[in-house]
Amino acid sequence: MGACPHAWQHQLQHRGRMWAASPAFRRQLFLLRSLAPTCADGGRASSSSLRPHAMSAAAGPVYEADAEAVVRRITPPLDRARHKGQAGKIAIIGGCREYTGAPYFAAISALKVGADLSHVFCTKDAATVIKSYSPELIVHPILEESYSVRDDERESVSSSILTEVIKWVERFDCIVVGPGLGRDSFLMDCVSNIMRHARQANIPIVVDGDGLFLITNNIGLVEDNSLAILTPNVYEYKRLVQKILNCEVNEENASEQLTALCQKIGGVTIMKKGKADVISDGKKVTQVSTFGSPRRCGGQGDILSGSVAVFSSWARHFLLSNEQPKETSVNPMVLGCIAGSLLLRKAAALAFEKNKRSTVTTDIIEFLGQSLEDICPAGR
Ligand SMILES: NC(=O)C1=CN([C@@H]2O[C@H](COP(=O)(O)OP(=O)(O)OC[C@H]3O[C@@H](n4cnc5c(N)ncnc54)[C@H](O)[C@@H]3O)[C@@H](O)[C@H]2O)[C@@H](O)CC1
Ligand SMILES: Nc1ncnc2c1ncn2[C@@H]1O[C@H](COP(=O)(O)OP(=O)(O)OP(=O)(O)O)[C@@H](O)[C@H]1O
Ligand SMILES: [Mg+2]
Repeated sequence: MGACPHAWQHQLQHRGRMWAASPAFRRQLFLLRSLAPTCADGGRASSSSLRPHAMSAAAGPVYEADAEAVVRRITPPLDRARHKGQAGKIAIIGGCREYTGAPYFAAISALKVGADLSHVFCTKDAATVIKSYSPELIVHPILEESYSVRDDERESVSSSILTEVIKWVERFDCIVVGPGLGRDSFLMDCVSNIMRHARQANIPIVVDGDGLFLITNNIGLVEDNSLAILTPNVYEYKRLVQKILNCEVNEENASEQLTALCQKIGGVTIMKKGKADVISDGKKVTQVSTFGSPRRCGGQGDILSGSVAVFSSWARHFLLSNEQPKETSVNPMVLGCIAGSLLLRKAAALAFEKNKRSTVTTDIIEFLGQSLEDICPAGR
């Protein structure tokens, strides 16, 4: 994306100013901020088990996002004057001996959505495998697991890993930590250092999969970080709630509990995945419930994390490039989650239409392009 002024950026700014001044903009903000509630929580009051947190939570209804409008707004136009990198540079931190699919799915999805460059930082064992899936990805075989490092080498290996990653981190518009990362203790320590560095450098971060395992036990890594997005599945969410709120998941008061979790961690945006993807930054709760596919094959969450990384970068860029009306407080991280969720669901629906029961994650990835094109044609 970059900060340098370019024709593309001017066009975007001009388009944004026109847009910000238009009644349609105000209408869409309204759609984002106050669409008719779906009352997923039935409008019930907070539960007694959650009371200490719920008291501070903005308990309220869940709003269905106008997700197509969000995708159309934040997706940058394709412009001949753009140079490589301006549509986004994304990095995935993940990939170990067991898991090579997850980082690949996340990284290739980022490219298919429209990022210009997609990097993967993984262990040496995983690197050759990931490279062989696709020549499009830039793969860095720099992480190490405990089994390959002697005890007396740990400190030096850890610091050389950090030094290597630091060379790159500041170039990225967003990093995704966790798809296929594994849970090796040495690897977790190294990734914690990378996360701390990324935070100091103000790089947005999407935390998914084993990254969520890491932060659940080290919540300081994301505490009060408004540039952090957590994308837990049902089990990851359960572990977060148990650890952070010290209680069980309460579906009856799901929106209050999600709000309370965001507030307790502070600043972060959480997208709780499931039948509907429910998103909160501790202020409002929005959901995307467009039907995707009945297939629950593994890897769909990885597509989502790569896509959210791109869309949140685009949303951030869009909001930074355009003067927003004073009353506006749209969170780009929330917009990124809304857009990523819709795109995945649309692609999953198209893939299922074609492949039915045999639908797998690579089939869904094939339809990311068409799904975006249907909402936001490249030639517009
Ligand atoms: N092809 C690949 O390489 C894939 C790798 N993946 C990676 O696999 C790693 C582990 O992710 P998982 O989502 O499998 O996470 P978990 O290891 O937490 O869960 C594994 C499975 O165990 C079950 N489970 C977990 N907690 C449970 C609970 N409390 N109660 C009942 N059942 C429970 C669920 O069926 C869950 O899907 C991550 O790094 C992830 O990114 C996945 O993304 C899927 C695809
Ligand atoms: N019950 C459901 N009904 C409809 N869609 C769902 C359902 N559960 C999940 N999804 C969709 O699948 C996406 C991935 O969610 P899921 O819970 O499978 O993530 P995950 O377990 O992290 O996936 P992964 O296997 O990649 O780790 C969600 O964004 C959502 O769109
Ligand atoms: Mg997952």
